[in-house]
Parts: sequence; structure tokens; C-alpha cells
Amino acid sequence: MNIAIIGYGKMGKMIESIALARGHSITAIADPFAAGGTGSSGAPIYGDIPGIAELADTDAAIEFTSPDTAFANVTALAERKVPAVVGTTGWLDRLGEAEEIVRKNGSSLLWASNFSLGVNLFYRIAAFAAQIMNPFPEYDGGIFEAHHNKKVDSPSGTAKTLAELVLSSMTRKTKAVYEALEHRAPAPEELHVGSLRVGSVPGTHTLIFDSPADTIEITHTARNREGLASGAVQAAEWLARETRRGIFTMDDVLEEIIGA
Ligand SMILES: NC(=O)C1=CN([C@@H]2O[C@H](COP(=O)(O)OP(=O)(O)OC[C@H]3O[C@@H](n4cnc5c(N)ncnc54)[C@H](OP(=O)(O)O)[C@@H]3O)[C@@H](O)[C@H]2O)C=CC1
Ligand SMILES: O=C(O)C1=N[C@H](C(=O)O)C[C@H](O)C1
Repeated sequence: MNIAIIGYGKMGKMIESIALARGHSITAIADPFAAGGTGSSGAPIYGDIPGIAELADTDAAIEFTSPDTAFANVTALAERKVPAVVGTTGWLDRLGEAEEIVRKNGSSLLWASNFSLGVNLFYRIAAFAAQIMNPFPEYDGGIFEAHHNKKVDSPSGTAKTLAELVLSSMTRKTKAVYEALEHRAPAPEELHVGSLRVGSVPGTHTLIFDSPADTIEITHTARNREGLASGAVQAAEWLARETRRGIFTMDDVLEEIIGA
């Protein structure tokens, strides 16, 4: 299939190499920093989302840019009717608005705060764990995430998704709190989420249940960005096969694989 890459940073470059290894072609790359050149696939790099003519043969675009630019990119791709796989985090307060624009244009959006298949399986395990821990109030719950020191959004998108899953499976927790809690202790119904930015950590997420007697920890540790980029390319393949138009997530891709 033909893929356009929006954002030619750490993820965009890894996606290009994985897409090529899976037999795909890169039609265009958009990134203001590298505009005017070509990617290692030979695809031209534009400063902004290319026009309809340049994207005519593109089956799907994969977008990993920055929280400030993702919404405009999703809008531009929807207007060009290019199905979009979007991994940028820290912009999802505008997701509802973006979904409306995508639907109005009869296009498609598949988004995920984390495209790693391992993390999406971890989400399912975490939701089940939260459900079975719910009747045991002696076990408090919390979330911890660590990422590299170039990451501009905190908490991670993955931690936010994980918190939403825990809240929907654990009725004694009603609210996620992300701040440092400098001057107060968390209330029992609050799910505290902590973030660390250090070095080159690709992404670690832990769900913790802690009682006076013991601790249960479920951790996903990314070793590198390959799993993330590979999941995004698999999501683009899924979206290009999908005959329905509309809004999808990585959970739809996982559902096709595991049948639930
Ligand atoms: N959902 C998931 O699985 C994952 C999500 N992410 C998220 O993806 C995003 C990108 O991550 P990463 O690749 O590591 O970040 P990088 O900073 O390495 O790359 C982002 C790139 O996008 C470019 N960019 C900025 N604005 C635009 C624009 N308007 N159009 C096109 N390109 C633009 C940047 O250029 P410049 O340097 O000039 O600003 C940069 O080259 C982050 O939000 C991160 O949290 C990351 C990994 C996995
Ligand atoms: O910025 C990153 O690097 C990552 N961002 C995503 C997030 O915010 O959850 C996913 C992954 O953990 C890497």
C-alpha cells in the first residue's frame, strides 16, 4: 500500500523503515524541519500536509507530530479524504471536534495513545485486574509512567488511557489526579498518576495495587520504538482494508486479531 508520513521525527523515521520492510511505498512526507529534501525512502518532504494531487495515490497517512499541530493535521487529512492513523499524544481534548470534521468529510481516523500491540494487550489485562481488585478496598490503586527527557506532554497519553480503563472497571475509584499533590494526600476515591522524565526511556507504564500486606504491580516496558512503529503500520494496513468510514482505535485492530 501507499503511505504518507506526517512528522519526520523519531517515530516518523522508524515508521518509514518498518513500512518499507513490510513492502509498502512512501508517497510523501510532511515535516517543516526537513522540508525540501527527501526521506531515506526517496519520498519528497513537504513543509505542510501536501495537496489533494500529491496525495492522490495515498491509501493512508500516519501522523506523529506534536500536541500543537495534530488537530490541524487531522483536519487537513480529512479534507483531502486521506484515512489517517494518528499517534500524537497531548491533543485529545480536541478529539471530539476532530471526529466531527472527519465524519463531515466522509473520511476515517484511527487514533491510539499507544500503537504497541503489547500495550494494547496490557490495557485488557489492566482492565481485568482493576475489575477483580474492586471488592478489596485494602488494595489502593495507582499508576506510574516514565519516558525520555525530550517528551513534551505529561502525563503520557498511555497513562491517561490506562487511568480511564481503571476508572471504568473499579467503581471505588472515581477520578484520576495527575498533579504532584504537594500540599495534600490523595482521597481514597482518587487514582493518583505519577510521571517521570529521564534519559532515553522509550516508555514504561505500571499499574500498582498496594495493601498493608503486599504489592501487585503490572508493568509494560517498551525496549525501543519498534513495537510502537510496527503497530502504527499494522493499523494503517487495517484502515486501508476497512470498508467502513469513521472513527476507530487500536482496539478495533486488536479485536480483529483476537476475536474479542
Ligand atoms: N501513539 C503512540 O504509539 C506513540 C505516540 N507518540 C507521540 O507521537 C508524537 C511524536 O513523537 P516523536 O516522533 O517521538 O517526536 P519527535 O519530536 O521526534 O518528532 C515529531 C516531528 O514532527 C515534526 N512536526 C512538528 N510540527 C509538524 C507539522 N505541522 N507537520 C509535520 N511535522 C511536524 C517535528 O518537527 P520539529 O522538530 O521541527 O518540530 C518533528 O520532526 C508525540 O506526541 C509522542 O508523544 C510517540 C510514540 C508512540
Ligand atoms: O512520547 C513518547 O515517546 C511516547 N508517547 C506515547 C504516550 O504519550 O503515551 C506512547 C509511548 O509511550 C511513547
